[in-house]
Amino acid sequence: MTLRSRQTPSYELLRECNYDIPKLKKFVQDNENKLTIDQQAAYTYISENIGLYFIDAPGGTGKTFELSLLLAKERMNSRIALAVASSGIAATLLEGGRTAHSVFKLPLNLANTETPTCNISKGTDMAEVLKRCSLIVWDECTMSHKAALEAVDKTLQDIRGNKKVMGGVTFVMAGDFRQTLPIIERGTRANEVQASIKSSKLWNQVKKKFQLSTNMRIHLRRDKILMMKMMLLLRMKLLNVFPETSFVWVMVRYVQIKMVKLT
Ligand SMILES: Nc1ncnc2c1ncn2[C@@H]1O[C@H](COP(=O)(O)OP(=O)(O)OP(=O)(O)O)[C@@H](O)[C@H]1O
Repeated sequence: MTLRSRQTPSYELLRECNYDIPKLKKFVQDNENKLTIDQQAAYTYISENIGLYFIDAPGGTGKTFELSLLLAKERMNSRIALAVASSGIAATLLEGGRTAHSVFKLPLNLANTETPTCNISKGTDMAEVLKRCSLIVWDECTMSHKAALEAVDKTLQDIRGNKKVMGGVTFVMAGDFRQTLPIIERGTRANEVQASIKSSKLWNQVKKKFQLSTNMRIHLRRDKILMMKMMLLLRMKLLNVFPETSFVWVMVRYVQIKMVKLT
């Protein structure tokens, strides 16, 4: 997607095309061969096939690493790749990342809007970017309301004039359902599950679901087994950490059974 076809490229287009290509090439070259088997499977398939994908990645399994490589590979070939995330913090971890609400102009009160739509009209600068892009990655997608995803699908189909899912663009959702689901004010757990992207009609249209399972933070450290056990206990809410003493209490069914010294 070159800029030549538009006489005065918009700020939005310039921003998405203004990457340092030699730097991206070096990043891809240096890191492609570091991918784990799980990461490689997702990376190769997604790079070669258009579709809607989900990467199930518990914390530390290299989701940001994988998404960054996918974005860099697309951008180094002068194609437009958009990086969005459900939260501002997650957005800052991806090069050129912005929140999904900001990029797709989503309504704020998604849960109470009957058929939410993105506030992007055809012919606008953002519509031009969405029309030309070839890859969209959405990190922490599991935190977003399914209505957001459905609104984006409708908008992309409309703007790109393509009735395929997500208007025929490669769309990668990444996240972890074991972490925070969409927040529903005064809602129950069931309401949250009902609002999650897994309950969306689009979930059945996900072409492939990938699973990243190697915790890279642990893998890159020496004290693998202890850390792995602790992460599991932490996730199960069976562990308390007291950083000031560097001691942890391991709790089983709310009974303190063991104290472990962190070395
Ligand atoms: N294949 C890999 N080779 C070398 N380092 C890797 C690899 N995958 C991930 N890492 C490194 O492991 C660490 C954790 O990876 P990353 O931040 O991508 O995980 P994450 O799944 O996004 O975690 P979180 O959800 O907690 O943010 C980072 O320092 C990253 O650079």
